[in-house]
Amino acid sequence: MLNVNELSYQYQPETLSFSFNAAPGSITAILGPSGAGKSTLLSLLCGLLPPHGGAVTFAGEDFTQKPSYERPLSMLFQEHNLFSHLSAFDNIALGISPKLSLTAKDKASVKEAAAKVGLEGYLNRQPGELSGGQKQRVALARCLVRNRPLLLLDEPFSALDPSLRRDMLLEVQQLAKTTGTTILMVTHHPEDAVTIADRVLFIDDGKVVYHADIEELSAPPEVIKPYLS
Ligand SMILES: Nc1ncnc2c1ncn2[C@@H]1O[C@H](COP(=O)(O)OP(=O)(O)OP(=O)(O)O)[C@@H](O)[C@H]1O
Repeated sequence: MLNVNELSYQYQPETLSFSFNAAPGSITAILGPSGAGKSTLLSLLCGLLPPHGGAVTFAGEDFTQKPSYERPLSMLFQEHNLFSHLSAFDNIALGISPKLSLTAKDKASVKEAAAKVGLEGYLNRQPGELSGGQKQRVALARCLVRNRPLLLLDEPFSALDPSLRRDMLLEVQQLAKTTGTTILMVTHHPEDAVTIADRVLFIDDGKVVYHADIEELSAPPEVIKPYLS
């Protein structure tokens, strides 16, 4: 279980503070207007911003003060996920070994992850030789090989065409189902939430305003209607 308890950050004069839970293997879509605090929440969880208060635990372990690399998670951003001087293969392999010292088994894992995201034929290319969608698939493959129990996604597929976006979402769903990875996904598209999420977290004005089962989106309560239009 991921437990986020009054995890807070202050941008003068605003204070943002978040509390919610996410069950193991669940997918939570995070929705909310621009400036609501969605990216700040993910930055606090992955250790890019130091919280001013509160706590976050995963499977009972508190990682509020841990450095990013010791947290039980992977993070996929909207862009700038790759090193431009490294091949797609090496960019994926960094998820296993930051020094790129790989065993034969590690190399096989890289190829397996690349195959899952449909990139077998592109492993020798550098990011500059890949399309936006292919770059995001490389970044997702790196998350797959890292094999961490928590995956944070910050609108990673927004720039992809609808059919590719759906394929990537289904790959993420498969990951949650087969490995029990707990997934939080920021998105501006309620339909992405409906495609794969179990729960929806609505954020506005620096706090959680509603936490619902995905089924509730088919007959949304008044409080969340403004966020769905
Ligand atoms: N570096 C910063 N300095 C001051 N205020 C900031 C900074 N970064 C974000 N904010 C403010 O914090 C609030 C939350 O921003 P955040 O980027 O988390 O929102 P968001 O929900 O991810 O927005 P979007 O959907 O537009 O990406 C906003 O009011 C924003 O102006």
